[in-house]
Amino acid sequence: MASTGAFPTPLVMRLLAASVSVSYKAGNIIRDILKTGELGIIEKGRNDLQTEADRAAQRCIVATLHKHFPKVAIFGEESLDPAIRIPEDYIVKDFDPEVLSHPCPTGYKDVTDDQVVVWVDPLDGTAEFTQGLLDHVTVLIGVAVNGEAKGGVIYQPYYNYQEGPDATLGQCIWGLVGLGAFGFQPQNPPVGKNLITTTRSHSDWMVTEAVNSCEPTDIIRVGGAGHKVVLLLEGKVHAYVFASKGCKKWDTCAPEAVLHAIGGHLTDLLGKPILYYANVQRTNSGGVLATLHNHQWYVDKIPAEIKENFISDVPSDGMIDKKKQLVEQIVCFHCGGDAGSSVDPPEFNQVDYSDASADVSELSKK
Ligand SMILES: Nc1ncnc2c1ncn2[C@@H]1O[C@H](COP(=O)(O)O)[C@@H](O)[C@H]1OP(=O)(O)O
Ligand SMILES: [Mg+2]
Ligand SMILES: [Mg+2]
Ligand SMILES: [Mg+2]
Repeated sequence: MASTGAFPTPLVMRLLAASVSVSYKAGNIIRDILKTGELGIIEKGRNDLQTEADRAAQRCIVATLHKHFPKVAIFGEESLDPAIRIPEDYIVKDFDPEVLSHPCPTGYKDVTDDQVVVWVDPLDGTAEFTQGLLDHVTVLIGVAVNGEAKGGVIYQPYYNYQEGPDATLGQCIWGLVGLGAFGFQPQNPPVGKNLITTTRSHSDWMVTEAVNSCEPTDIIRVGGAGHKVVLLLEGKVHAYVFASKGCKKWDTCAPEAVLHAIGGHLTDLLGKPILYYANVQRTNSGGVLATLHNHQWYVDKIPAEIKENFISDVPSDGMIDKKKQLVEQIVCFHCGGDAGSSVDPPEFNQVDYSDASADVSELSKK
């Protein structure tokens, strides 16, 4: 693995490099499962599906990152059966050399395991995946540092699929606040229009009302939080407005980091930051608002009657509960179970790594 001369490569850069590499593998797993035609759909709740592709991709990503970074807290969307063995080839040993070729921004050089939380959405846009709207699907791996979304990987497994059966599929976008974003062509949205994207599968009157209050010239209803932020990155829309509590931390962490890395913003509908500490509530109870430019204009356009239905992660006095910052306070399977508390959040997914015997112990050393 590359390192900066006599100094070891900082944790954040290694995490991003491993995340980029494993996102390619997760994309392969998703494509392979779709080809079998056996999606193994489970209904988790109302309008909330899980497929074998979601499950397998999460196993691959979480097992790989845990193997390399055993002391980092990792949260995946799916609750998985711990009895299911993880195939050895799901553990990706590579660290993307392109990521490692970049210098680590000064602010991350001393970041330690306990300051980092990784949020994994193994397959964002599941509803659309089951309906064959494949370009709406992304794999999202977000790296939060001290509760803020800082690094992100957005992998599009079906990028290029319109080009026919011989096309090479997939695009990996990644970014780090303070360094930039890579793997795509940044574009500004068209002048003289106000294109707004929102959900196509989780809509209600408030979602629609919030979009309408932002004076759209066109409304683009597509699936996936990752996909909608990609539309922002590529200049295809001006804003992503979602007046709903349906998105969770794993939906927004990676997209927020990548968008922020090129100067955009992703906040709740009140314009307040979304927090990503280990113990924060999983739901984005403040809704989602993302833009590349003019963020406050959109915040101001959302009517007070809509805003009052949403609750920011940041309390009105601005004081963040310090306990939320402490990764050590959770029982942490990924920390070897030595974290010393009684609460195991339900979303903290335990997986069996016992078959994942690839020797990557050298790589996890600092
Ligand atoms: N009501 C909801 N229930 C479950 N997941 C939701 C809900 N609303 C949004 N999401 C998640 O946020 C993503 C973006 O929302 P939308 O596609 O509706 O714009 C969805 O793809 C889904 O992620 P996932 O597909 O990973 O379960
Ligand atoms: Mg889901
Ligand atoms: Mg999602
Ligand atoms: Mg998902």
